[in-house]
Amino acid sequence: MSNKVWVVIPAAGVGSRMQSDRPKQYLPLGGKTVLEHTLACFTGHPAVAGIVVVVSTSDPYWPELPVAGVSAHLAMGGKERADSVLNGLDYLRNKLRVAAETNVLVHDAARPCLSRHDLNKLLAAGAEEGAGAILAVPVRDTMKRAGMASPPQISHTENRDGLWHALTPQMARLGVLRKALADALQQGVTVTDEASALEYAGLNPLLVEGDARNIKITRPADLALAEFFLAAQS
Ligand SMILES: Nc1ccn([C@@H]2O[C@H](COP(=O)(O)OP(=O)(O)OP(=O)(O)O)[C@@H](O)[C@H]2O)c(=O)n1
Ligand SMILES: C[C@](O)(CO)[C@H](O)COP(=O)(O)O
Repeated sequence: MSNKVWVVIPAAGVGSRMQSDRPKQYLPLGGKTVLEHTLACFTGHPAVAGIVVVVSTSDPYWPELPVAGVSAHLAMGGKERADSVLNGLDYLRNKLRVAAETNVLVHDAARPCLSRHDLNKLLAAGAEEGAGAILAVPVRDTMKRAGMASPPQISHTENRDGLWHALTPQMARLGVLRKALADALQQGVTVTDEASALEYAGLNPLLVEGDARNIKITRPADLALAEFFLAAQS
């Protein structure tokens, strides 16, 4: 069986926090779209068997991209990110007949600044890890818990020892992740990343320290930051 991994790129969000005229994955960045930069993180990598991009059923932008139909398979998104990811995993298993033991990486379309170094670091650490593995960054700021008042006021300071920011890619065996995600969603568990579902299944994925510049483009100011980080990579 091939040791190559499959990549699922959830790209079906509307990007409401970006307050832009189109979903943030299709905003211009360094001469192409955010999504094209994200795909380029994986295209041509020797350890990558293939890519599934998960887009909204009403996405008019994907067919206009030069990479459409060239670099990736297409699956349809769902209401929440977790639903889109599960649709991508189902596509791998049911349409492409990818073996359940195959490792998959799930990476946000909105994270175009993933470095080849961090991708290789995650692949190496997670290859044989049955519980999965994620890129993450230790928290550096003091963390405050807000009270219920408005405007918000500090309730107390959270102990930041052992606190990490979860990034993506997040890596796990296709069969393990697909079942964990399906079970968690069926039970109404809040799943904001793949590791949440794996934890619900009783697993403790590896934390692989990554680069804080692997930001998720979420708010308007993030685009210029991503442009700066990408320029520094080239
Ligand atoms: N139903 C959804 C929601 C999100 N995503 C994807 O999941 C990634 C991370 O989600 P987020 O940053 O929250 O994107 P949006 O949901 O688009 O942003 P917002 O919450 O501001 O609307 C993005 O690449 C987004 O396209 C998805 O595939 N399907
Ligand atoms: C998956 C993720 O990027 C890890 O930090 C994050 O949970 C996505 O959250 P969002 O609210 O869907 O952007």
